[in-house]
This record gives sequence, structure tokens and C-alpha cells, in this order.
Amino acid sequence: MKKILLVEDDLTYSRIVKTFLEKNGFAVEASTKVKEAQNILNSGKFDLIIADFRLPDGTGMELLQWSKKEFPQTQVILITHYSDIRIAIKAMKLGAFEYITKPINPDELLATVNESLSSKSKVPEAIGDEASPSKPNQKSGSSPSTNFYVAGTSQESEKLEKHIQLVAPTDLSVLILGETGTGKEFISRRIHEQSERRNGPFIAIDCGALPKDLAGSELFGHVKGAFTGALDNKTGHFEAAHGGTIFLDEVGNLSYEVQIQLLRAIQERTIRKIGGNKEININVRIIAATNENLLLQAGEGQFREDLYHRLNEFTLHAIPLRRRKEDLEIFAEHFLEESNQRMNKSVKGFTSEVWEIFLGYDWPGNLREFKNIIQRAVLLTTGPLVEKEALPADLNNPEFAFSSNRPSNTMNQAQDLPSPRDYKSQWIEQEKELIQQVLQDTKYNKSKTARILKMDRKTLYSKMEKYGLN
Ligand SMILES: Nc1ncnc2c1ncn2[C@@H]1O[C@H](COP(=O)(O)OP(=O)(O)OP(=O)(O)O)[C@@H](O)[C@H]1O
Repeated sequence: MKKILLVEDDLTYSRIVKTFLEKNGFAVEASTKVKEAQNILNSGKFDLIIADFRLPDGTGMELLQWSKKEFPQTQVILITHYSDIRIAIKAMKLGAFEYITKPINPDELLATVNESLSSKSKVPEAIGDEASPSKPNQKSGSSPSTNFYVAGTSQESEKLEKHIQLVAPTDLSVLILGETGTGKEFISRRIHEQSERRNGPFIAIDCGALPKDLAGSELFGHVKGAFTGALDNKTGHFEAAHGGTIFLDEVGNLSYEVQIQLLRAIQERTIRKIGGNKEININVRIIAATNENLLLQAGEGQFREDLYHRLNEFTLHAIPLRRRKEDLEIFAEHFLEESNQRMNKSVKGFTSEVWEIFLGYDWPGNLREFKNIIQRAVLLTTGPLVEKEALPADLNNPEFAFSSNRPSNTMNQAQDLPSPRDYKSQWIEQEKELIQQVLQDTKYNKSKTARILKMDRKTLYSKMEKYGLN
């Protein structure tokens, strides 16, 4: 009997659909939330997921992305109240079999279910931001994102995720602080996609790449003839983001003049195109990011303090990778899979030597560097595992990996602390013991073990293989 997981938070609706499908010969399990659905999927094989688009703790789209990664053979049908072509296109691109709108016609549902179960599950199109061309200063276009967001399981990551979930549904302006490559843009997309604005546009602007003299016109638009070269009316990013979210990366790079315009746009919720005299109402949530100290810049008169406070109604700290090393594994798997897909390869994992290097290095370029290194390694790897020869020479050299003069390591060099290598081997040892213990306690039930340890089954399998616990 084919198994279907129905994810729908409207209980009456869920009961009707469940009974209908059961009468038609399917085994149906029902769930109301994304997290709950993930747990159910982790504990048994399903042939099809039917998910509502809006769920209390996320979207059916997120579940789709997750399931395509974790269980690529399982078909997914998305259901929604809205006939939104953008969502439909995105869902199909992400590998959904079909997208149907409420109210559901039973015959149509049954036909779609049968069709999906007799077809091969689709592979998502390009996953990852670098795959899609973007304008030089518009970071990733205004289309809905196809980025798969990995939240991480370390304590720091869980705290960040909790803060994201708290702030997302509000309309507060968020300032994301963090080093380069820590995922600030990914976080801002996450906020957008968890917010009421998720069906509106998300526009990411790299303020550092905006030409100084054109920044105002790029952000707020201009009217024909406003300046030499203004040959036509132009819609600015703020107007284009109406109803959605605008992400201003490297916001500290905006000129003082543009800062004034931005402040006005935030305070009055209107913009005026350059050279124009009409006030245009805008309803845009602003998320800004910086890796500089804006308050310090404010003190030096380079950044307006009033604007700083307007942008900073809530602060999030993107975490440097060296402070979330427990997450290395989950990100490694994600980037490995992404790279395999992009390059049509089937590299299975990393040797223990490579893991040693990964754990010892302090990743100054953070997730971006990690992703690029895995991508390069996958390209160079011909066997089943990435070996240390596929890593760049500087990473491959243990002296380099352990001798960086970054503050985090300077601390570790203090005489009364063990060396990073000692910490790392202690950690590996403890992790191995913990997994062994839980496996014994659950009588080698791997799904249960993974659940208890808060890791997905694939991560558990690769750790078991790494530690020889098979
Ligand atoms: N949560 C995440 N899940 C999966 N991949 C991620 C995540 N965060 C970041 N990445 C990866 O790391 C890369 C860099 O992330 P992002 O562009 O968001 O960083 P950033 O902090 O905005 O960088 P910069 O400061 O240079 O603008 C992304 O292209 C993506 O591949």
C-alpha cells in the first residue's frame, strides 16, 4: 500500500482529505507542522507528501526543499489557498510534482496523487545562489529564493534560529552583524520567507557595489531627464520591493546623502524619485547587514546615528564558523550534496584526515569559504571520498591551520589551555562515545538515535561510518 504524509494545519480539512485518500486505498499519516512532518519522515519511508503551503512553523516549500534533499524519491504535492504563479514556478523548480489550489476537487486530487505515484520524482533545478545570474549591485534578484537554508544544530545556531523565528513574523527592522561569508544574506532571506511578506518580493542590494553617484537613483528611482543619462523613468529597488523585504548589505557604505533619503523613506513610508515631485507610498520591511561597527562610524560622523537606530530595531549576530564547529558536519554534507548536483558527481564523503583539517582550521571566510573549498574538492575528486590532496595547499598544511593569529586562536594559545588539537580529539572521542551509548540504549534503532541526538539520519550514518560504529 502506498504511504502518504499529509501536512495540513486545518484539522477539519485534513480529516476530510485523509479519509478520502484512505477510502481510495492509501495509507495516510497526518501532521500539522513542518518539524513534526520532518520527524515522521525521518522515521519511515513515504511515497508522497501532500503539504499545505502555509504551516504554523514554516512553509510547505521549506518542507519540499528539505525532503528533496533528504528523501529525493518521495514525491511532493503542494496545496495552497492562493493561485500564485510565482509560488507555482518556484515549487516546480524545486522538484514538486504538482501544485494545486484550494478548494480541492476530489477527482483532481486523486488523479494528481495517482499520477505522481506512477512518475519518477523530479530533481530540483539549480540549488544555490551563485547559479543564477544577478545584476552587479542587486545581489540575487527579486525572485523567490532557491537557497536551501541549513539552520545548524550547535547551541549558538539554535539560539540564532530561535531569534530568527521570533523576529520574522514581526515587522521590525533587523540589523544583522557578522563577518564576511557568515550567511547574513541567507539569514535575511530566511526572515523574509518566515514572515507574512513571504509571497512578496525579496530584493537584496549590495550597497558596497552601488556606484556613489547612482546609488540614490538605484534605490529610489528617477524620472526621465532628472540628470544627464536619465533617458527614461526608472523604478528604484524600494518601489520594486513594495509588499516585500529589502536587504541592504554593507549598509555602512551608503553616502551621507543617501542615508538621509533612506531615513526619510523609513520615517515617512514614502519615497520620491530623483527629479520627481510625487510622493510614492511604500510598504517595505528593511533588513540591513554590516561587518563594520556602525556605532563607531556614527561616532566619527560617517553614519547617521538616527538611521542606525531605525535600522536596528532588532539585532542578529551571524556566527563565525570557527564558533560553530559542531555544525561543520551538517554544512559539509549540504555543500557536498549541492556540489555533487551542480557538477553531476557522486562523491560520498570525506576521509578522516580531511575531517581533521576541517576541524583544525579557523575558517576566516566562514561558510562561503567552506562551500568553495568543498566545491573545489568535489571537482578534483575522482574516488568515493574527498582526500586531503583535493584541499588547497594552505588548508592542507597543519601548521597553517593551527597557527593563525586570529583572536579565537590567540586565546587557545594561552598557556593554561589545551591546544586546539587536544580540544578537537577530545571532542571527537566524546562524540563517538555519545553516539555509541545512544545506539546501545535504543538497541541500534538509528532513527531514534538520530532523533535523540538531534541530527538527521544521514549525518548519523556518516558519523557511524567515520567512527567505525557499523
Ligand atoms: N544557513 C545557510 N545554509 C546553507 N548555506 C549557507 C547558509 N548561510 C550561508 N550559506 C552559504 O554561504 C554563502 C555565503 O552566505 P551569504 O552570502 O549569506 O553571507 P554574507 O554574510 O551575506 O556574506 P557577505 O558579508 O560577504 O555579503 C552562501 O552563498 C551560501 O552558499
